[in-house]
Amino acid sequence: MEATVAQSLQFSTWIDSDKIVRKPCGSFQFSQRCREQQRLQILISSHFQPKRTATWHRPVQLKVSCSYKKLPASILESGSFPPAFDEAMTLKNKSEEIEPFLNGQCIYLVGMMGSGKTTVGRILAEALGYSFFDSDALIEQEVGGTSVAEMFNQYGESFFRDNETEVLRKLSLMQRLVISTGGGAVIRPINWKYMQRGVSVWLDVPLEALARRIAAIGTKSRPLLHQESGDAYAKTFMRLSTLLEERGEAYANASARVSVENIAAKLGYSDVCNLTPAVIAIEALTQIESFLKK
Ligand SMILES: Nc1ncnc2c1ncn2[C@@H]1O[C@H](COP(=O)(O)OP(=O)(O)O)[C@@H](O)[C@H]1O
Ligand SMILES: O=C(O)C1=C[C@@H](OP(=O)(O)O)[C@@H](O)[C@H](O)C1
Repeated sequence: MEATVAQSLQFSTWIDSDKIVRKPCGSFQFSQRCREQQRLQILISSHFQPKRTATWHRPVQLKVSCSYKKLPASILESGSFPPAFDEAMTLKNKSEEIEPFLNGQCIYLVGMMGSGKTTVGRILAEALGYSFFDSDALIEQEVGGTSVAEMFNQYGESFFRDNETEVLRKLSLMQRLVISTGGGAVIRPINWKYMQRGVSVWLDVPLEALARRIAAIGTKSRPLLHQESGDAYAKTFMRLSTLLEERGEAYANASARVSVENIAAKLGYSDVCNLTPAVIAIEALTQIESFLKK
């Protein structure tokens, strides 16, 4: 789902393509990537033809201004932050290190609802010079602008799942994308066949944190969690626990796992809520690197 919180870094805001103010592609030596992204947008538009509306969103170029010298890329591995830890610079260095090994493969973020797939995914995409897509948003486009919640209500979950599989199939034919998948994408084995054409990353977030986040933003856009009344946190927590049980080990099929509990422990935080999305993105890159270098 779409992130609503302002990210701590000056990274992408996805704005309506009609309103976009294009930045010069030369910044950050991304002109080559810019051209690739333009080609990609064209390719993607030809794959995803919405039946009613076409409102593709474009990324704004990553702008990192930093006067620091190159920081060690494995800060999280060492478990300590330098005093003036610059997340943006670390992300930049780490992504530059990893990008050639990715060889254009897409990155699929999987995880429960609210695990930060969209928030972290956008940061990863900007850092790698990839395009970002939210599979739920693509499904909505495929179904002529019907929202996920309306789809569940009007046509049922299996209709939504069929469209989800079709969107993942189309995405699997592409390159240089970071994709935030829906939390339930992991339950169909066929979806793994598509996601395994790229690198999948499981954002593993404890249920308490998920329930807190979702209770704070509301459940309207997440039909599997929606309830009209009652204590939002308690109900969301219960529902999420049931879903997680049903999904069993499905998330563990991912190529790499990012445990926010592990990151918090390494950094000496007692609460995973102290972790910024950028720190989680850095850990995702570290885990992707381990997977690629296996
Ligand atoms: N690291 C984080 N710390 C605190 N809140 C976060 C973090 N990552 C995401 N959020 C918030 O949690 C909510 C769900 O995030 P989102 O990225 O939409 O998750 P998903 O795409 O996995 O459903 C949003 O309100 C988002 O701002
Ligand atoms: O977990 C799930 O089954 C779902 C998660 C949602 O996506 P997010 O994980 O982005 O909220 C969305 O695909 C749909 O409501 C079903």
